[in-house]
Amino acid sequence: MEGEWVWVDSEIGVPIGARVTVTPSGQRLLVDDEGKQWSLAQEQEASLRIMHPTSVEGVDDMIKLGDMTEAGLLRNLLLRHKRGLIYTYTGSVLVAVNPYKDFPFYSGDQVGLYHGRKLGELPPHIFAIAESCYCNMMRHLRNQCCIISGESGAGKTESTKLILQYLAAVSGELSEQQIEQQILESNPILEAFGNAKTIRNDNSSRFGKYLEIFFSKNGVIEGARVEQYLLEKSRVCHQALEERNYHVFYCMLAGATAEEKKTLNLGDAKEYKFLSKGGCIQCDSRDDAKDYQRILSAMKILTFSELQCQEILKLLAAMLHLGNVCFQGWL
Ligand SMILES: Nc1ncnc2c1ncn2[C@@H]1O[C@H](COP(=O)(O)OP(=O)(O)OP(=O)(O)O)[C@@H](O)[C@H]1O
Repeated sequence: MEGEWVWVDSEIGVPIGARVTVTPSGQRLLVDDEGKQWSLAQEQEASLRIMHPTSVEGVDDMIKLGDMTEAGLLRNLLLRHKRGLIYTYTGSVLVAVNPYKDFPFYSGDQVGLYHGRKLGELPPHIFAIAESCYCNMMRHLRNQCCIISGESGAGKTESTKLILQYLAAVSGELSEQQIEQQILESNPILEAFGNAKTIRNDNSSRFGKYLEIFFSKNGVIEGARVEQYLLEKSRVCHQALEERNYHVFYCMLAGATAEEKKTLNLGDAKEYKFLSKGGCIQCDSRDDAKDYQRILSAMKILTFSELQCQEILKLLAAMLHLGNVCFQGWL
């Protein structure tokens, strides 16, 4: 019937949603979710499946879906994403679809909104997951574990930072300590030395990270431990086309003062073989000079001494110089 929603087989291997419309001349058409029009042959009609009302409108928890199929799950995420709703529950699991743009979802007000509320009470949100972990830990006095998984560029690093931001804010309400700030400031340093531009993600983590946060019995953060594993070491001397070495090299060369660079005998990034194998020095979405200042200030907050910072810069410079060493064979 006109206006009815159906599932129609598509070229992508998964059925997609489509709506039945009737033209002024009386011809029946299907308009699919991508806006494509299909004229409806009679033999095709039998293969159409009526869409469950939950899939027509979309649901905030996918266990409520009547059409519990791959197509049903995908269409639900698509519908919500189009409305700017990037988070959806599947029971107690949160599915996040990367919006690739900034949404005003993560302010202090949002932290206040989700604090003390049960999972499912408010619209799906990463803060609700963090709150659920925090609340279960406080109530049962047991360790909690939050697993964030997804393909490269899916948003794992950002989600981890948001969970940390939430826990730091909630803990910060109860204490005067600086530890929360220090935990948050460890990120710019870890990312500088362990993240790089790849063809899939301008800020791809090239290492695995197991982060532990320790709380006191009254819910205040007391410390944290990061265990890193499987850093992609080969990137230091070789990068695939359109990829970069670790951010810190480009940041140092863009942000260090002329005097600092003179002391370390450094020039521009394009002069170093280790930085130019991928044929990509600039990354449009990043500001290397600004990031350099951010790294230095994070190091200060994490109480690196001036001498330690200097030594780190020397090591980085030494790697770049070594990369430019050429060997000549003697016959
Ligand atoms: N919640 C979000 N809001 C806005 N932008 C986001 C969000 N999550 C991710 N992004 C954008 O997507 C980019 C890639 O995300 P992120 O680095 O977190 O992916 P990842 O899953 O950690 O990838 P990799 O496995 O390569 O490290 C981010 O740099 C950011 O621009």
